[in-house]
Amino acid sequence: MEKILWEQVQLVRQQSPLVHNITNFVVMNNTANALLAAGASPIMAHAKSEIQEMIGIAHSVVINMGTLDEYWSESMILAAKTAHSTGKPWVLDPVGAGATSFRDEVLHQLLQHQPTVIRGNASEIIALAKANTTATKGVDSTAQSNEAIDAARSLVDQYGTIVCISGETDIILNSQQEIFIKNGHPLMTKVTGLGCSATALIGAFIGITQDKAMAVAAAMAFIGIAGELAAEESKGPGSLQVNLIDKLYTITEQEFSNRLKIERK
Ligand SMILES: Nc1ncnc2c1ncn2[C@@H]1O[C@H](COP(=O)(O)OP(=O)(O)OP(=O)(O)O)[C@@H](O)[C@H]1O
Ligand SMILES: Cc1ncsc1CCO
Ligand SMILES: [Mg+2]
Repeated sequence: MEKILWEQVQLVRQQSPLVHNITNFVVMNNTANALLAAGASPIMAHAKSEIQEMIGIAHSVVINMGTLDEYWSESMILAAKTAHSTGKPWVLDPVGAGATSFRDEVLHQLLQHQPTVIRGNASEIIALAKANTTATKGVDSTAQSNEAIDAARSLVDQYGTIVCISGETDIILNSQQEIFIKNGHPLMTKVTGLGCSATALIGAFIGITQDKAMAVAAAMAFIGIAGELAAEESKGPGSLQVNLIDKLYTITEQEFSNRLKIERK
């Protein structure tokens, strides 16, 4: 599997997919930089008037509801609808799912347009599957990724989507398989928006790969390994944020295959 995953890292570098992001104010800069470092081409565009044309030229769409508002929620729903109806892959980051009823209502509408992939932390995936089973502590997880597997499976069954639960172990599920990736570093939770960067990278990988589950695995292994390598050279969260972007840019096949910790069931 190592080879297949690394091939996708190379494909992103070679093909530079255009990724249309409707994302939050906090991470807009970091996620654009993560996409550029990976070799992809980001565009952040939120206006309802340009959604359809933009999706027309993009390889994929990222919808991240981190700093949701009334206008953006309409842009997101229009983008989800356009992506689904024109066959463009799209990934949903349900930031803060379960925190408020507004967020849950918008999520409910987004799910009707069948995201290709949903990537969230365990609390968000649990909240998304069943409102109010768990307290989402703002945008950070209060649960472990394995506690969200049943919730993820219900989303897979209901919407035909791939679900990625991120955390110490990243778990990727579809109807046929479960993939576990044990890369990453605990310091990554002290930099805002690394989950959002993971989602943006998923956007790049699903934009150029037919096997979407492998694309998600490649994206998660890529950021996990880059994070691990970066953490070893960082004094704290500030330098980690910068070093991680450098590692996404410089990572080699050898570093990737030496570090990869993956299991498939
Ligand atoms: N405890 C941990 N140990 C090792 N790696 C981790 C740990 N927690 C997170 N990571 C790494 O960080 C990545 C981002 O996942 P995380 O679950 O923290 O996202 P998130 O909560 O959505 O973050 P944000 O909302 O700030 O973007 C994971 O894919 C994993 O590589
Ligand atoms: C801290 C924060 N608040 C809304 S979005 C965001 C970034 C992590 O998703
Ligand atoms: Mg998140």
